[in-house]
Amino acid sequence: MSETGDMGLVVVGAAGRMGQTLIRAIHTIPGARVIGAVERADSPHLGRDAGELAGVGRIDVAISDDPLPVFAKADGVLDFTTPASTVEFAGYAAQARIVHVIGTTGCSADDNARIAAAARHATIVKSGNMSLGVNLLAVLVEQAARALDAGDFDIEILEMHHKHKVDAPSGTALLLGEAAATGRGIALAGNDVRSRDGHTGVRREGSIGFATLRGGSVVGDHSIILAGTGERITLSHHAEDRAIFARGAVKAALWGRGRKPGLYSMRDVLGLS
Ligand SMILES: NC(=O)C1=CN([C@@H]2O[C@H](COP(=O)(O)OP(=O)(O)OC[C@H]3O[C@@H](n4cnc5c(N)ncnc54)[C@H](OP(=O)(O)O)[C@@H]3O)[C@@H](O)[C@H]2O)C=CC1
Ligand SMILES: O=C(O)C1=N[C@H](C(=O)O)C[C@H](O)C1
Repeated sequence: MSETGDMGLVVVGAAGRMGQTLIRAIHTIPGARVIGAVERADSPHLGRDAGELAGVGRIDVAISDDPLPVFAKADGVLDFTTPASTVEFAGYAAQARIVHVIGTTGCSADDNARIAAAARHATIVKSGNMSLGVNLLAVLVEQAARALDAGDFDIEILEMHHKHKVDAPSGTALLLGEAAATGRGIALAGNDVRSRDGHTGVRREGSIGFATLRGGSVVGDHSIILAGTGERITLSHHAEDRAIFARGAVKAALWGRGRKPGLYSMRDVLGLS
């Protein structure tokens, strides 16, 4: 805990796009404070002040490559890094029995199993999208999928992100796919169509299709298309600024403080479950 009673937060991946956005967000949110910043051992940013790097001025937190001592004095960790590092950080958060907010996407089933195991001791909030808008959209998608029969409406999910993104479909697209599958009363696994190429045959009734676009600086666009015969419904979200994810992540950390260990979602945090 920080000396002020504020929630002391560590930002891992502090020099990344989300890492810097998180440091700027924490700077403006009452009740939270950056007390640690972590980057990889070979990062050119080690030793730099995390606030100066993020553009908010000196905060007297030097970027370190050693998570253990930093986690030991923290109340929570904000993690938008890579699946392998997130699994490692989940183990450290469990040892320290603190809150771990995970925004990292592209985790495998094995990664998710390890994160779930860590949630026996850490309070973990994990979501493919931390924004209020997308989590509300997921509720609407679930309702629409439930209301519209698979025989009448086909569900397709289209996403576009910046050219630096490394995983596909996006975590958000998968979250929305899960919501659609829940609405339809089916599992997403086995009913998802991740790509199409060549002679695909006709569309399988009840499947949920994904299409991925990458380019430029797009922060994150998602559309869910419910396509019927003679009509089409499109539900969309457009992220204009990464600050929406960062504010959601800080909200999740504050919500998790003092809560019993477990694996929670942003829907839990936002009361949308
Ligand atoms: N859930 C949500 O709301 C959102 C999720 N995301 C997800 O967050 C993740 C990060 O995105 P983004 O910020 O754009 O990516 P960046 O590549 O800009 O940032 C990731 C940062 O983590 C660092 N890093 C990698 N491994 C480690 C490690 N072991 N220890 C410490 N730091 C490490 C990277 O360092 P280096 O560059 O040296 O490898 C980099 O600085 C992605 O999975 C993305 O999909 C993004 C936005 C919103
Ligand atoms: O990599 C990103 O940038 C984003 N990743 C998340 C995702 O995979 O859905 C959230 C957001 O769309 C931005």
